Amino acid sequence: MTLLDDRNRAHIIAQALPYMQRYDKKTVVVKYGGHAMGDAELGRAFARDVTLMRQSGVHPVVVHGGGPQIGNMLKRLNITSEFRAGLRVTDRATIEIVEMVLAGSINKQIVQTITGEGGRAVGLCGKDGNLMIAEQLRRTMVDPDSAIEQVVDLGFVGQPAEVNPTVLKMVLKEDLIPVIAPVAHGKDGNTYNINADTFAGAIAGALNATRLLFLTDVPGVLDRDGNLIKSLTIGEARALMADGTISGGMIPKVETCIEAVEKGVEGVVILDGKVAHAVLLELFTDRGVGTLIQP
Ligand SMILES: Nc1ncnc2c1ncn2[C@@H]1O[C@H](COP(=O)(O)OP(=O)(O)O)[C@@H](O)[C@H]1O
Ligand SMILES: CC(=O)N[C@@H](CCC(=O)OP(=O)(O)O)C(=O)O
Repeated sequence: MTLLDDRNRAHIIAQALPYMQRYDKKTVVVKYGGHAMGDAELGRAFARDVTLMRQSGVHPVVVHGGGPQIGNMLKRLNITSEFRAGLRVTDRATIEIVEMVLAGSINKQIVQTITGEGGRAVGLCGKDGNLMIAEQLRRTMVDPDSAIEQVVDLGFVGQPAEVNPTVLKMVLKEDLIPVIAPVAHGKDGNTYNINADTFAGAIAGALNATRLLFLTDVPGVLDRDGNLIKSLTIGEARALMADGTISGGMIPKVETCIEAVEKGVEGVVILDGKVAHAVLLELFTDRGVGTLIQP
């Protein structure tokens, strides 16, 4: 380590101060996507970022996904799975696996990794403390052949009906880091699989979060040529969904961003979770990364 390296490090730490002050005691919801989770080293870097955020006075709330991990488990069990408009069609057998993978193994793995970095994390899902009540998602689509609008049956796919953030506020007050799996029950007694992006947006709205960050496996929203779009207005984002530039798993992400911006969440960003310390770079440095969605 040379003196120059030390000076650079000191400079970077000093640069973070105004950002730490800006986000002091503010809530930042981080959606940690299943595609960003693959690598153990990156997982530790993420856990370290979240721990550092908490240490510096920010209130991070982690909402995680796990789509690829659910897919792997379903494959091992020979259960076929299909996506429509970025959402997994979820039958009775699938919802059991979804809950097991999300609220069981992935949730506890993230809690363990944050704990390993010296943070104090608590794992929750929508069912805990009635945090979220879900209802069945009713989605309609226009059939391309008949041009008639039809209801798409997605099974036990839910959408947030109510968010009761009391349990989350208690956890945050105790300086703990909540890590939340996107599974919730409905008033009908069923368990629902909620897209993790949608879930994160509802939590950010209920907590009046200052920022909502989506960590995924691409640098942000890409144009038709694969180039990063650094910022998008709500109107531009809607146009890109309508013309098919934004498709698949990016649809629920962008829809959630639009809703969050409309509800007044200040900084909604989609960024590459495969870049080590993506959260710190976004939050605590001058280098904005990813796609910022604006009013
Ligand atoms: N315009 C676009 N820009 C970037 N990614 C897109 C776009 N349209 C579709 N995608 C797809 O969306 C994926 C991210 O969504 P998803 O797979 O659900 O990730 P996550 O697990 O992080 O939620 C990308 O890997 C990419 O394949
Ligand atoms: C309804 C629906 O599609 N639910 C998702 C929940 C997990 C998720 O959203 O994970 P990512 O963030 O990694 O995509 C699923 O079953 O895959």
